[in-house]
Amino acid sequence: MTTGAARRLALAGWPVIVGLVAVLPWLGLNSATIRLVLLIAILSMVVSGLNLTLGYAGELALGQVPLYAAGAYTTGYLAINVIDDLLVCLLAAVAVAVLLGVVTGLPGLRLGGWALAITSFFVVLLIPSVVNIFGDRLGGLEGLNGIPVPTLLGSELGDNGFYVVVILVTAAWFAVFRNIVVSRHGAAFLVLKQSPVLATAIGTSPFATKVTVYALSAVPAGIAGCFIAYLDAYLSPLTFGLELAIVILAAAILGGATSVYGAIVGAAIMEIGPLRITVFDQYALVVYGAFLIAGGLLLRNGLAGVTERLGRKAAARLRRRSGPAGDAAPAEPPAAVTFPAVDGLALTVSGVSKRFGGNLAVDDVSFEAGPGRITALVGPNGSGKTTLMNLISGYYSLDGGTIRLGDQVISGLPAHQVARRGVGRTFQTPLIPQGLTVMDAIVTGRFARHRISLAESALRLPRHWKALDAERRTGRQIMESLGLARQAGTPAADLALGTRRMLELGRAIAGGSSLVLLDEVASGLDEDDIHGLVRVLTSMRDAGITILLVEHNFALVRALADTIVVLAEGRVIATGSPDEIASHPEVVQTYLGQGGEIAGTRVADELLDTEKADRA
Ligand SMILES: Nc1ncnc2c1ncn2[C@@H]1O[C@H](COP(=O)(O)OP(=O)(O)OP(=O)(O)O)[C@@H](O)[C@H]1O
Repeated sequence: MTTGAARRLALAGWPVIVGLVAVLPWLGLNSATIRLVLLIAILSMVVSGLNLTLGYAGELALGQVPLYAAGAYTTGYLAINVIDDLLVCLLAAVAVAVLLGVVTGLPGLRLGGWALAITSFFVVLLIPSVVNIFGDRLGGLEGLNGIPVPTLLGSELGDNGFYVVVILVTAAWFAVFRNIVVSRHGAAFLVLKQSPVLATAIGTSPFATKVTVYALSAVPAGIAGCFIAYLDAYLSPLTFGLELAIVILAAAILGGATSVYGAIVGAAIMEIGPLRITVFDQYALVVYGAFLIAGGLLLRNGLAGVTERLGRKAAARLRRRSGPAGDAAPAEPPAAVTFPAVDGLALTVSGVSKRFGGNLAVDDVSFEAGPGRITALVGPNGSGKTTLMNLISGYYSLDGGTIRLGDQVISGLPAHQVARRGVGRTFQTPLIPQGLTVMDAIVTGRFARHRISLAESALRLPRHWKALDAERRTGRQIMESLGLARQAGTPAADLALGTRRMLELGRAIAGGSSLVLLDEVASGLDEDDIHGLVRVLTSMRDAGITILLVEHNFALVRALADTIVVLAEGRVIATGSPDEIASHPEVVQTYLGQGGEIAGTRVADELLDTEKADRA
């Protein structure tokens, strides 16, 4: 069975499973088992929120417990004092949890890693104090008693009615959660987890993505809080303590933090496991800690990861049996590469300067890179090439001058806005996100310029399907042109360096970029890879893209570039055609004489001959 078929089967199976679970009370199950199912549903929702922040976005924001408590106390307070309608309390619980999620997540916009983890854990310790401060309304440390049974639209919900609502809402949340993580928004979370620099290069704002993740992860926590308040009819601040935080973390790690259904599996283990251990109360933290360590040490991406790897192995075995050409087949350089025509825009760099402390890294640099041309930026180490690339991409702010793309000034814009205006780029060390296939990683390059809202993806609205269709079509075209078609389903992180560089090129052009910045794109490539690269770059140029190439291999630059700009100590010392630059006395003295003509010369000489023949 292919991965696609397995996915379709899982999709069709989901309503059946939900239907079966929803009718359990009518199948004669005792109330303890029904309560256990409810507790698993509630915990799995809280865990899914942690999976979103930690597993998908890589944010060590561990504050699910306060969000859960916020949902629970909002419901408790409203149901006792204002209105006991489940729908109203549910919406209010989600609203309060989301607000708290964004506010407590704010440190995450500045802090990262363990500082954020410790801060978010600290918020957990505040819960009893906060509840105590509002003691007269929230019941203080003795707890909030007397939460009434819920009503829905004026009628009282019986036990079974409440059970069905919990199961259906949980199922609906997991459907939305799945839709989001398999959509481009989920891919954007994984990209942010890998690198904020890459996130901006594909046109997403790390700030907006983080706020979205904090808000989104609070939704299931708020819902779960509402349900636990009604289920127990009593709330104690001691329930929402460190022990619960560890249970949630252990469930996420054990089930698989980068997984949708892993949250349910992890929650089930954490709810059912303790029932089998009689001395549990005494050793609860030890048991939870053991689960956490076992999950973290023994399982890569938890039980979901184990299942996925087994599934992948079985699928590969089946493919081997049914014929050649698997996903792991090596990339094939295409015989002829063509890209759709692009309206390239001229890049104009005027009087640009950048200072790092006392070091003037870029000093009054001016040059122009025209559409449908390859402009190379060369110079000795430390001459300012990468700094210039970063200034053009918007990663650094300028200390002087302006940068224009076509008629638009792009200097001063944040990096993700520069990407959205049609600037694609590759990196000296390729940035390849974990958890995405080659196809998925390439189409992230479209996010900058073809935008779809979170709601459209979560609810699978028509624009989502249209965008997905266009994404797949463009992705397939690019992969064929780059010789990556047979690797579409391969995890991108498994690729060799040469193929990674091809993938970065594909990502840089996927959105129809007018300007592509290539930072040492040939570095570390063997002769075959360089041949493939030259074919791709010349086709990109022929398609009309403006290409700015930073490269140390001068022979290769000479073969490829239409114009060469030479930098030394941050200043332009020469601009001209490859032949003019190769015989420029100052360039020969400051750069080429120092080993500019280095590795790859033989390949490049061959290329030079072919290129010259082509041009003649
Ligand atoms: N973030 C930074 N902070 C401080 N100094 C920096 C920073 N980035 C670059 N520099 C300095 O700016 C100067 C230009 O560096 P840059 O990396 O742009 O050169 P380069 O031509 O790309 O070199 P290479 O070919 O080795 O990549 C160097 O002196 C470098 O030390």
